[in-house]
Amino acid sequence: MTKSTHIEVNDLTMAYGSMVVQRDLSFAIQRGDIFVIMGGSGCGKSTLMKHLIGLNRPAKGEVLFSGQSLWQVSAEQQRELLRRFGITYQAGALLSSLTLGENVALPLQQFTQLSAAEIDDLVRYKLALVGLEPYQHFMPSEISGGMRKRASLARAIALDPEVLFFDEPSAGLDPVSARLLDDLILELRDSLGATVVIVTHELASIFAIGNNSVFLDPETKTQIATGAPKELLAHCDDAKIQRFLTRGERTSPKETTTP
Ligand SMILES: Nc1ncnc2c1ncn2[C@@H]1O[C@H](COP(=O)(O)OP(=O)(O)OP(=O)(O)O)[C@@H](O)[C@H]1O
Repeated sequence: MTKSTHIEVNDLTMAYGSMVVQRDLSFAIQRGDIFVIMGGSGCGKSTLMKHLIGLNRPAKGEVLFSGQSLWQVSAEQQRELLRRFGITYQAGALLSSLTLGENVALPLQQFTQLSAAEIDDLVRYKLALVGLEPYQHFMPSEISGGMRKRASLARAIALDPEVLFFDEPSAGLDPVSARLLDDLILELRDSLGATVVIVTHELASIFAIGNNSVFLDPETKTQIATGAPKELLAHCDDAKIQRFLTRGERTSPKETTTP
């Protein structure tokens, strides 16, 4: 697949009132990327995610999707752009009074004109993609935390999104379930042809699936690197990046010997 820019962040400043969270952010996310938003606690990762999904308005600068700003289009065009996003939040956020199947059906009922039978087929298909077809009629309280995360993923992909956003997808999962979730994210990226944006602290996930990233620094309040996490580990000589990517073991890239 040839790469083309899907999401572009230009000179973005993010603030709550007069409190600036991050400034001068500029980076590009390519179609098909698994893009990781990295940085220590409180640096503004979730805030950046909120700017990318159009929940927060930039204090300065812009976020462009396929060249369009969510804030410079009509309400109708904005709805159309937002429909192309699939979002899963930390807690999964399934509606507890509905079965898994009903949860996945919701966006299809809200945003499409499909018949009940067509929706039922799609619900079963989406649940099958995340390995949960047998659980269509279970309530969220009747399945495990990992299964709930997969179910919310099935709901996020109900409308075949172009971009999938995840805030801490593996929080609270054991390492094996976290690894399975990483595999699932890769599979879905490939089957949907989607771009994926993830906020995560999990180094294993960052290196296993991330091919592009931005690192936000809470002290200088701006990005200090962008690029493939493995490349940053191998070549970036910023001490904060090395500490973050090695859990504090290194402050400079390791000398590598060429075979
Ligand atoms: N709605 C809000 N109103 C005011 N300040 C906020 C709001 N949300 C976050 N903040 C502040 O903005 C800063 C960045 O918060 P944010 O949640 O984006 O960081 P984070 O990197 O995602 O943190 P963590 O890794 O701990 O989840 C923090 O100082 C936080 O207190």
